Amino acid sequence: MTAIYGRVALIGLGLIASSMAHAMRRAGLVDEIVGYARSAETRDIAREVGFCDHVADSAFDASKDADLVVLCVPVGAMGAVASEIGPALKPGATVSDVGSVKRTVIAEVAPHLPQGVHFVPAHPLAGTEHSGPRAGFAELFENRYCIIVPVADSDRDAVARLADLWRGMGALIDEMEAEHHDLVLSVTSHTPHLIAYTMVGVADDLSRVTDSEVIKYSAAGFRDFTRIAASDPVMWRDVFLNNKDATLQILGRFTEELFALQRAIRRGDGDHLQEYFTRTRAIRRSIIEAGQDTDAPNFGRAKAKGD
Ligand SMILES: NC(=O)C1=CN([C@@H]2O[C@H](COP(=O)(O)OP(=O)(O)OC[C@H]3O[C@@H](n4cnc5c(N)ncnc54)[C@H](O)[C@@H]3O)[C@@H](O)[C@H]2O)C=CC1
Ligand SMILES: O=C(O)C(=O)Cc1ccc(O)cc1
Repeated sequence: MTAIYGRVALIGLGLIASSMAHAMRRAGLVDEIVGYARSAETRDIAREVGFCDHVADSAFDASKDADLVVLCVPVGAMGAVASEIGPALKPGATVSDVGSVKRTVIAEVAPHLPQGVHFVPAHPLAGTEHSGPRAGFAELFENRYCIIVPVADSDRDAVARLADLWRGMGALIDEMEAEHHDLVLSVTSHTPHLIAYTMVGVADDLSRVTDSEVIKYSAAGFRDFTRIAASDPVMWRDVFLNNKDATLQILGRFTEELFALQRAIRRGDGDHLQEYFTRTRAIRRSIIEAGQDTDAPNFGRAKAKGD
């Protein structure tokens, strides 16, 4: 296969960047990978693990002569990184990102990119609770959506080329507008993370009452919450600070529903509870039927057939 890009620069060398590097290399999608991370320790680990051809000592140096630069830092750091790499970018280069929020990232990155550089924001809907340069693996994006969020003047060839790169890493591609993306992701990812953080916080708060029984007897539901609540604190702080409107909107709806369930429990309204849980079970089933359950053995097949 001929490479889709010559030199690719990855700025921020954590879970997503290292997974991209492993996946791009495995499929021969690019000629050369240059990396940069802010901390010297992370750069040393990246050199040791060896997923980049070269680890630079500044974001500016990493981005010089790159055909594609992908910003893989926490959402709150995207603007500062863009201002540093802007002057290094060559005409015709593409800048993309993998941030979990799109509206503020676009607003903060776009002003720093010179004329003639293409900006194609993207968001792979794949991750784990692990972070850092040792956490990456080539299969992370397989059969997972990558949402491309073109800006008003995104060059269509640049969009198509970036989509080809993500397809090469195994991802399914969709396009969305930034505002819509942020609302959808608030429902499917951001607010659920906040709820998991809260539930684990409640358990911690009660730990003096329950002693260590929460850990000892933790059942599957609580374990799922603890996995999610182990996700990187800086990344998730930035997600909520940057997707404020959608998060507050969805939290408002969540609180209303929770109060309704609370009232049903207080009143002994079993019908309400049963109807509610029947409706939510149907949602789970429709996710599995659509081939979007990554735990299911047939994950991704329904979609792949339609491609
Ligand atoms: N972890 C996940 O499940 C997913 C994360 N994302 C997004 O991908 C981005 C990266 O996330 P992860 O790889 O999980 O994070 P991570 O914590 O594993 O890695 C972040 C990297 O960025 C570096 N960094 C932080 N600030 C920096 C700065 N100012 N300049 C240069 N490097 C800096 C850190 O040293 C680290 O190497 C975030 O924007 C996140 O919202 C997107 C999809 C899934
Ligand atoms: O691990 C999980 O449960 C996830 O939800 C992964 C994830 C985290 C953040 C994203 O922006 C996209 C995907």
